Amino acid sequence: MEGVMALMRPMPVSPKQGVTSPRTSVRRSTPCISTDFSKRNGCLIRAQQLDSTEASTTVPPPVSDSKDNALQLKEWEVGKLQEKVAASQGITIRRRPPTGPPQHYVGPFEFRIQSEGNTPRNILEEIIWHKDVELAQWKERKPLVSLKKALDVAPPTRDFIGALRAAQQRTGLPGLIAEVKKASPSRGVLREDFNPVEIAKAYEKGGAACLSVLTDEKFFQGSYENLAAIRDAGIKCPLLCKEFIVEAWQLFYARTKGADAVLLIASVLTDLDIKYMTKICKILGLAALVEVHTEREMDRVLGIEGIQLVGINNRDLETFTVDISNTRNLLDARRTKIIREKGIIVVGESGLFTPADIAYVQDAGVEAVLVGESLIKQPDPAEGIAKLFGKDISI
Ligand SMILES: O=P(O)(O)OC[C@@H](O)[C@@H](O)c1c[nH]c2ccccc12
Repeated sequence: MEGVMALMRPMPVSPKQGVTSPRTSVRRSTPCISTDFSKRNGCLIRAQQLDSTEASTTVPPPVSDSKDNALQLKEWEVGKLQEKVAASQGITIRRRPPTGPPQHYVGPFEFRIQSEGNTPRNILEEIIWHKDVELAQWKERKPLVSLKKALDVAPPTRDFIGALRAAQQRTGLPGLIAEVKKASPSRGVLREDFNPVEIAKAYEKGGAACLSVLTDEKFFQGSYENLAAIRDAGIKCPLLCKEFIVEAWQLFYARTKGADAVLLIASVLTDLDIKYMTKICKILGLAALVEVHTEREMDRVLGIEGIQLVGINNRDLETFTVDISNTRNLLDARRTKIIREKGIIVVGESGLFTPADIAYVQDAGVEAVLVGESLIKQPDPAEGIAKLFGKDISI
């Protein structure tokens, strides 16, 4: 029998500190076939023999009379139901590894579960799985109650959508969301001498309506410090927190760091997630940019009440291929009619490098554009904006 030894505990200690959520324990115990409990540091630890053939996503956690296991079983069932709902909406990205995170930390030990199901299928899934682990740590450090207190002293929100509309009316060109982006998994480091505040100032000077600030550290070398520093530097452009949002906690956190808008990615979030999160955004005064890449995602999002801002990503986040004709394909006559009726602003995202690219997506119907690479690579990002639009849009 092929198998690996695994050490787990129902209430695990996270990589850096403290106790993680019971949900984490569900997935850690899912693949068990035999258990051997022992007590250590006040926590239950189980040595488990994992048979890779048993590590299927359809195997529930072992049933026992203990309260812990009953709760785990319930949570496992809820997780399965959520997966079914997501699948019925065409969402293939799994929120977390089916049999637990790839790295398990138990006291001084660290081991890797050898199960095929624990290998992410693509880069977006890898990012999402990592975000899940990251979030468990952040939430321990800053529980929601403490964020709510921080909201009282957060700087007020500015009108993100209003700024895009005003810029478009002023220039007759799509309003620009210029992205403060040091690196990406597909392109590597885009700019070595990366000073986020200086770049943000240059973007504002060059006529950007709004700014997008990457906050993901591991894959984009961004940070919330960058977001807060740009906000604190007195930049007037409203700020989009460019993050992989999977939990409402992140909306509150973004707001405490000075965000005026957040990104919600439809290939990761179910309709219910999007509805729930846009409601919270409204309460917090945040604009929500809901990002789609496929026709199906576009139709899902157009069917949700209250969406004001839809981004069409020309980059497939699963393969990283970029094709700006995606914007045109998704904006057919039927969808354009719905968009007009609902007063939605469409943002063309990614892969825009020349005035011809801007004209192409404007012609397809976008009223705003989100641009990173082509601006960040310019020695002077303000001049980069003029080059991208074929004219000075700062006046
Ligand atoms: O650098 P580009 O090709 O101009 O792309 C900018 C922006 O659209 C891209 O960074 C982006 C769009 N959606 C995302 C979601 C997550 C991270 C990044 C993104």
